Amino acid sequence: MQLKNDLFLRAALGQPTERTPVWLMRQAGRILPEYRAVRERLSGFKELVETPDLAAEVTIQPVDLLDVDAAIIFSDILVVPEAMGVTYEMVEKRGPLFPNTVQTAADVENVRVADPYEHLNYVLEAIKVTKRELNGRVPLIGFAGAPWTIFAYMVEGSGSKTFSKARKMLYTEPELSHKLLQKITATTIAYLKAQVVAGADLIQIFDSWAGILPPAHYKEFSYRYISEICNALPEVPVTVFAKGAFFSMQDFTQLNCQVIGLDWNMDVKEARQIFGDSKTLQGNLDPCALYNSFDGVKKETIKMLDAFGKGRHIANLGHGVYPDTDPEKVKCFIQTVKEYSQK
Ligand SMILES: Cc1c2[nH]c(c1CCC(=O)O)Cc1[nH]c(c(CCC(=O)O)c1C)Cc1[nH]c(c(CCC(=O)O)c1C)Cc1[nH]c(c(C)c1CCC(=O)O)C2
Repeated sequence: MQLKNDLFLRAALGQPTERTPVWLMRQAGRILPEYRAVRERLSGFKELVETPDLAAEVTIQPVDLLDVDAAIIFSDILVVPEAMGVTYEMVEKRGPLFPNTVQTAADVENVRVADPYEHLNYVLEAIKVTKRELNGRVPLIGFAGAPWTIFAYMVEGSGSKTFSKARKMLYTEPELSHKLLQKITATTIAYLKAQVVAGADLIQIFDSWAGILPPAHYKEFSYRYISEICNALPEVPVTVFAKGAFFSMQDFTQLNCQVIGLDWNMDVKEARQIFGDSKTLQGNLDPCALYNSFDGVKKETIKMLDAFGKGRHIANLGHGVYPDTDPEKVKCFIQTVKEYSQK
C-alpha cells in the first residue's frame, strides 16, 4: 500500500521533507474525550487493548481529530510481561499492578519466552485492522518497552519513583538479572518482528526508566539488549527513546537505529553535535509547555523547532502528553509545527 503521507518515514530515514512531521507520544488515549467515550462502555483498559476493532478505532482517533503525521498502535508495553506469564492489573487512577512479581531463580525459570502468534495475537490483529482502516493515510508505529523497563515492572510489581527492588537485583543477582533480561529480549524481538509482518511501518522502543540507572549499569543491563533488538529489525526504521539517558548518547551513535528520541531535559544542540546527521532526532517539547496560553504554546514550539534546525527532525514532546492537557493546545502545537517548518 502506497502511503499518502510519508513525511514521518522519510524524515526517519534522513530523506528531504517539505516540512517537519509531527506526532505525540501517548496521543491515543489520555487526552481525547472521544477516547474516554469508547473506554466508558467497557469493563476496563485491558478489554480495549484486547479488542482489535476498538484498539484500531482509538489508534485512528488522533489522526482524524489532531491531524498528526503518524499513528501509534493502541496497546501497552505491559502486554509483554503478561504474555510471559507475569500478569498485570490496571488500577483506575493508580496505574499498573502485578499481583505476582519475579524475585527468585525459580520465578525467573517460570517466566516463559512468549510466542507472539500465540500470546499477543490480539495486538497483531489490531495492527492489521488499523492498517486496513488507515488506508495509507499515515504510517503506523509499532512499539515495545525496552527490556530494562519491562524488567523493572516485573520485579518491582508497580510504578515507583526509585524502582529500588529492580535496581537491587542488578547488584545482588547480576546473572539472574541477565537471564530474565535475555528472556524479555527474545520475546520482544519475536513480538516486534511479528508487528512488522502485521504492518507496522516503524518500531519505537520505550526505555522509560533508563534514567534511573548508573551509566555502567545502563550499558550492561539495558543498552546491550536494545542494541540486540535494533540489529534484529533490519526491515523497518527503529526509534530508540531512552528517557533520562543523556550519559549514553555517545554509545547511542553506535546503535543500528535511524531515530533517537530526546526528552525535554536533553540539550538539542549537544545532541546534534553528538549525532551529526547520522540519525534523525525526535522530540522534545516539555509536555508542561502545553499548559501555557496559545501564544505561549506557539512561542515554545517555535523555539524548539529553531533549536533542531531544518532536516532530520521529527517534532514531538519530550515524553507522553499529560492526561489533563487541553486538546486545543495540542492542536496548536501541531499546527505551529506544520506552518512554521514549511517556511
Ligand atoms: C511506562 C509505560 C507504560 N505504557 C507505556 C509506557 C512507555 C511510555 C511512557 O514512558 O509513558 C506505553 C503506552 N501506553 C499506552 C500507549 C498507547 C499508544 C499511545 O502512545 O498513544 C503506549 C505507547 C496506552 C495506555 N496505557 C495506560 C493508559 C491509561 C489507561 C486508561 O485508559 O485507563 C493508556 C491510554 C496505562 C498505563 N500504562 C503504563 C502506565 C504507567 C500506565 C498508567 C498511567 C498512564 O500512563 O496513563 C506503562
